[in-house]
Amino acid sequence: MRERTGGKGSVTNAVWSLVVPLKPLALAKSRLAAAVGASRPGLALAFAQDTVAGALACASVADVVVVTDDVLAGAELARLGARILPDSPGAGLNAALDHGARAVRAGRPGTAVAAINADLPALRPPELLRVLDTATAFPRAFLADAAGIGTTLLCAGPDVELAPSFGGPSRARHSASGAVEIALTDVESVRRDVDTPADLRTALALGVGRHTARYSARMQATAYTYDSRTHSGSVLLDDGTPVPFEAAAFEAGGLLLLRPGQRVRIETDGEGPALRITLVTLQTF
Ligand SMILES: Nc1nc2c(ncn2[C@@H]2O[C@H](COP(=O)(O)OP(=O)(O)OP(=O)(O)O)[C@@H](O)[C@H]2O)c(=O)[nH]1
Ligand SMILES: C=C(OP(=O)(O)O)C(=O)O
Repeated sequence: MRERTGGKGSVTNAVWSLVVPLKPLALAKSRLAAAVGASRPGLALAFAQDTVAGALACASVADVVVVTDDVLAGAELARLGARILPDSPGAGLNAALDHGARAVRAGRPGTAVAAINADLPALRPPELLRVLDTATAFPRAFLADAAGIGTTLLCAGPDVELAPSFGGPSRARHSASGAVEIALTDVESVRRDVDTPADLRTALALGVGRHTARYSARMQATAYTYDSRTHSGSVLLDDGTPVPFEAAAFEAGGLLLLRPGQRVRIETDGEGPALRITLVTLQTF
């Protein structure tokens, strides 16, 4: 069995297979759409990458299986070391998780399996290790999300059915199904799923993985277009990607008032018609 460090120099045998469900990026993170516009699919991928990278770096994780039909996401997550499984049931989140757990156990009967959402960009391996180590004491166990409404991790010991019931207020359903709620208070990165702009601001404050951090950093640009008739425009990222924005008010060198959760600062070298843009920073969350 592979040995890996679990943070702070501890060494333990990897014992869990993690199953990660991921819907097509074009559909993912719909609750972020108003705030981040065209950036949404890219951020959904960055969240999944940081979640998978964090899980693979955890000492008690033997492997990660991502259940997805998204070709781009599959290729990027396989590059990190995940195994990719097509979402052949095509019957929603819980069916995807059951499919992944069955596939894991078809290859290694009796494996301990844990389901983890693909939207934990601040995931820290030592905190995940503490949660999984706690879960080994119970046949089934789960961790509630930061809001105390949903679930971010559901664990099933060897030969125990995963029986996932994710979606909305899943904390109560998992508890009612007999899974034991893990009560650790110092594992916030494992509870911090990102569904809304407020969730994302909290995750950023916690410290997100390199994929999400790099992605948000790309919002530095030096050019933009703005139509004062429609009060809308686009920030042109350094790679030429246009990120649309709407502006209630526009002052060169000042702060654009934009849709909730989105703002742009235009920095220039002076005033007047000949002003030169020096930096455009788009903060979309
Ligand atoms: N493979 C697969 N994954 C899914 C499916 N539905 C949701 N997921 C994943 O399950 C996790 C929680 O899903 P949701 O919260 O419903 O979707 P989301 O994209 O995270 O966010 P919203 O679109 O804002 O609801 C995320 O990792 C999703 O990508 C599905 O039908 N198949
Ligand atoms: C899928 C879940 O989260 P959400 O629906 O909020 O994304 C859940 O908490 O079970």
